[in-house]
Amino acid sequence: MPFQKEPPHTHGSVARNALVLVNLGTPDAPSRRAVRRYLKEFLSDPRVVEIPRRIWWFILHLVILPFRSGASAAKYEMIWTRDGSPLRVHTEKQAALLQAALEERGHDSIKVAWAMRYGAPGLAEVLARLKAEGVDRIAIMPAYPQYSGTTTGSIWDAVFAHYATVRNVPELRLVKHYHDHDGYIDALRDTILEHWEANGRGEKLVMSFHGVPKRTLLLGDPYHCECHKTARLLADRLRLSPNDYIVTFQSRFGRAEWLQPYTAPTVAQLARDGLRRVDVICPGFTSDCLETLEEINMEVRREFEAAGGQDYHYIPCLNEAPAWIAGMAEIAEQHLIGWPTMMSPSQREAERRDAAIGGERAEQMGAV
Ligand SMILES: C=CC1=C(C)c2cc3[nH]c(cc4nc(cc5[nH]c(cc1n2)c(C)c5CCC(=O)O)C(CCC(=O)O)=C4C)c(C)c3C=C
Ligand SMILES: [Fe+2]
Ligand SMILES: [Fe+2]
Repeated sequence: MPFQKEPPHTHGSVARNALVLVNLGTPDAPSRRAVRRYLKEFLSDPRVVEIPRRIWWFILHLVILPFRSGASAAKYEMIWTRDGSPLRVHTEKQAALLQAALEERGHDSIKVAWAMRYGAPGLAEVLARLKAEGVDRIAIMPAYPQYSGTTTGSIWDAVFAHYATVRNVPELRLVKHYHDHDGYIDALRDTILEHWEANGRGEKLVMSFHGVPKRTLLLGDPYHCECHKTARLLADRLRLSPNDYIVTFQSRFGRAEWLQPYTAPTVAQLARDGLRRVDVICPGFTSDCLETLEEINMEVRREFEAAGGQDYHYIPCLNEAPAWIAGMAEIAEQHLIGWPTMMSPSQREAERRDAAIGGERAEQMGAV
């Protein structure tokens, strides 16, 4: 198999470690065409839809893409910002803030990049760019706190597929999950407490996670368990009793059964049971996106109100909350242990000398 051309052996850059924050991806524009392109890539991933490929190809191309692209584009239009898709805007900001937080903690030779599993900037493009910059140790940190084969597993597939085309593969570390990490749970707790301080507190806290087909749980996907562990730890940290909160699953896709209870009917039932106010948070999403801003903050709100509910509070995702940036830095630090991410001035000087000598030597030997 032909491998990609290796970049010149420069030894040049000081930042030879990188951490790549990877999120799901989002369309380039809230247009039918861009959404179709994005959904096609996303829903063609066999990790995401586990239906025999030939059968799925017909359903995807003859039913889903023609009918869903326009409807989804209209939803994206409602949440689109001047800077683009919220998911992309938050991911980019988080990466910049994480870079600053790591530098503040003394990690001056770690470069923080960001990439998307589907759409742009793609993982392959970002990993190739880092290689060209001389990075030879890479930690991959998904934006998903809970592991699922459908999300984190798929990121690993893309990373391995990319490096299958590379001759000189960098050292790799994979952050599998952080559903129970204090930095994450405490950031969620702070967000909720701040919301309650400013707005008072609802009768029930709904913790809504993105769903997956129930079949994946039966086949061994730990996602359901990890969502419940996050919820239990968060409830403990907030001193909630079991009656004060409920875990639900949203964004069901297709006709098969997904993880239950489903968010929308559960919230509507709470209203019918006489609850006047609910607070809803989506702890599995670290950035606000279509699934939180449109589905939870608009659609589910409408259902709650239609069922007689009075007061619906959506609590935003962690986004750029300082406690979350600090939490991410802690998670990153724990995965970077053993890598030389801090340099003394003399090490920095030695690195520069080595780079200069190495560059000359590579030129003499005609290295590409
Ligand atoms: C088809 C099956 C799907 C599975 C399984 C799935 C798992 C899953 N997804 C997220 C996070 C996000 N999903 C988002 C959007 C989205 N998800 C699906 C389908 C599945 N997700 C679709 C078809 C869409 C597109 C939107 C639509 O047309 O309705 C998003 C938002 C993206 C954005 O641009 O804002 C996120 C984030 C997780 C965490 C997960 C499993 C654990
Ligand atoms: Fe999804
Ligand atoms: Fe949705």
